[in-house]
Amino acid sequence: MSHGWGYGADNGPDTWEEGYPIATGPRQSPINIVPRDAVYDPALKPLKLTYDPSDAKGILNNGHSFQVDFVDDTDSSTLTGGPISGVYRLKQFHCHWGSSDDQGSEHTVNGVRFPCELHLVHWNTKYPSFGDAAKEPDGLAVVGVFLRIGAANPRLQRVLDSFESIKNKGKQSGFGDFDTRTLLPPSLEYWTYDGSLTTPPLLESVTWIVLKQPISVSPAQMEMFRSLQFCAEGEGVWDMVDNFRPPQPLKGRLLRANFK
Ligand SMILES: NS(=O)(=O)c1c(F)c(F)c(-n2cc(CC3CCCCC3)nn2)c(F)c1F
Ligand SMILES: [Zn+2]
Repeated sequence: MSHGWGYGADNGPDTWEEGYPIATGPRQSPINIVPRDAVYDPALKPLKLTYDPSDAKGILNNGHSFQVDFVDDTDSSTLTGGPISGVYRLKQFHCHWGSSDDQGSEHTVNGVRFPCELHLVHWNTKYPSFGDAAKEPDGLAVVGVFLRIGAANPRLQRVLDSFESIKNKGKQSGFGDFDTRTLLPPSLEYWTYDGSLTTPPLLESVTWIVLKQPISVSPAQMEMFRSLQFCAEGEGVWDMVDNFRPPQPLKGRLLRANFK
């Protein structure tokens, strides 16, 4: 059976180009963010994130990360403003993290890696569905939030507590009534650039919006991320860690900031 893509030695990011030639395309993600190279753009609007807690549906171990899925058949949980035009609906959020606290994020800042990075995935409602939008250059918008080691973050705890029910690939459980806004930092200042999905199919359809201010996570909470498994139940023990793609070449892209 041909092994799918993953983060191991024989199916990790350096092998993805075989199945997904776009891996070496002109607008791949993540990137290393160099703040002094960012252009302040006064035309960039503030981010408007409106999330209805009742839209949270479930939490799934998809074998690459966990993801919390949302009902997205109305405009009740949306992203507007920022660098995008129109209305983008929240589809899911997930994270990428490391085997130790000195790595794990996908984007880096001046080469600094964070232990974890949260991604809130939204799709442009000018297209009929997420799957359709994912194929369009302006189809998706992902808000990235860095997690840095500090005090335990109580807002994360409900997500972390659900991990015991989704330890292995393919496991899912209900995850209702969750206020995603509580995961965001006080400041919504951001960098933005045109990029891609950071996992196969690596589609170049993402407007990236990376928040400057991290949220906190404790070492003990990071250990709970690392309790998840890449493999299905009964298929061995393979800790879900280092599920991040390293930074990709900027290839002349403009990095903008909505702050000086
Ligand atoms: N790290 S990221 O860039 O924020 C990120 C995302 F933005 C994603 F949308 C996905 N994603 C992948 C699919 C399968 C779809 C299957 C149909 C075609 C489109 C992909 N569902 N969501 C994803 F896995 C991911 F990691
Ligand atoms: Zn991601």
